[in-house]
Amino acid sequence: MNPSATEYAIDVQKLNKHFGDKHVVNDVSLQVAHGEIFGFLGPNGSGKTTSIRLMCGLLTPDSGTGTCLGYDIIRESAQIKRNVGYMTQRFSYWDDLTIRENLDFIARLYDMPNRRETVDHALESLGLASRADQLTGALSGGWKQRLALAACMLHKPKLLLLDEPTAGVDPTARRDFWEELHRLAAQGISVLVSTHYMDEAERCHKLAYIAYGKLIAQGTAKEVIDSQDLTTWAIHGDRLSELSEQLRTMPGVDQTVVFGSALHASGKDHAALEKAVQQAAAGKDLRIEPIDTGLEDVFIYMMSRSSDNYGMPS
Ligand SMILES: Nc1ncnc2c1ncn2[C@@H]1O[C@H](COP(=O)(O)OP(=O)(O)OP(=O)(O)O)[C@@H](O)[C@H]1O
Repeated sequence: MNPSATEYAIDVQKLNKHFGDKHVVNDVSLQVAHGEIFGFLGPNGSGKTTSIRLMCGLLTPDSGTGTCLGYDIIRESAQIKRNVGYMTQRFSYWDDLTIRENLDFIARLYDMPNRRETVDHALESLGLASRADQLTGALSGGWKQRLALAACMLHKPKLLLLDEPTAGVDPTARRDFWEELHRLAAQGISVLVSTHYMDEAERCHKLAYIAYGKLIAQGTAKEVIDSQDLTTWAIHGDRLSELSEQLRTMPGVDQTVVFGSALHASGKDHAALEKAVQQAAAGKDLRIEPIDTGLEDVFIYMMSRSSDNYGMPS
């Protein structure tokens, strides 16, 4: 199939994967448009890595269909592997080679023509040129992750699959990394990225939330927030954890979470929630205000409502 003729960079329907009796990926369908940054979120062990591996042909689904860059995920996995950039969770380059040597090695693996120019260009475009001769083992987490991105971009893929690329990386390096992702997306490169960071989720064009193998919500951040139809109140003052305990027992309060100096109380029954918050705050030195429900409120809500179906017959 001609990849440029397809509407989506990734288009998969009803993917399923079991490991033993664990239903690790459960009827997952999703589409990633060209030039889109698509965030993949969910608790540890929810099936993000497995889904990514199914989409790029590294694992075969038990059932389901789909294409990645226009190639069939079951029959054309070799073409997919050649055309996507996949950054795994673990940094997998050689510590005792320099940055240039690591990139040169990858270029050899892909049997690339003009290796020297390709590596020079990668070093330049990701700001690695000044460190080209530094040993990889001596690099900070942020620089290692930049090298990993350069390596998976070397063969000029049209799609990047990034599995928690910024885990353990400091905020400045994470910001730089995301600026780079947006530059790539502006050039038409699609990105599917898994993350546990809320600020990163907010930088994605679209999101999907997966728990226990099931996609619970997907869309823009606003669509994901709206899908849960939660109202949220913020409560400021002292002894918030005590108040949180009290609120949780009251009708209309589906969730309480402390965020820094504020307690967020959320619920689906808007009137009952307001009544509960006002009752709980009455006569106390507290400030209460309705606020926009945030992505984090919604993710915590979805996670607490999703049930563990692993090990259950399906
Ligand atoms: N090869 C395998 N054999 C057996 N079980 C596996 C295998 N790979 C993954 N699993 C199990 O499948 C489930 C989903 O794992 P997966 O790595 O896809 O989740 P994840 O969402 O990427 O997690 P994390 O956020 O921790 O990286 C987990 O319970 C994991 O232990």
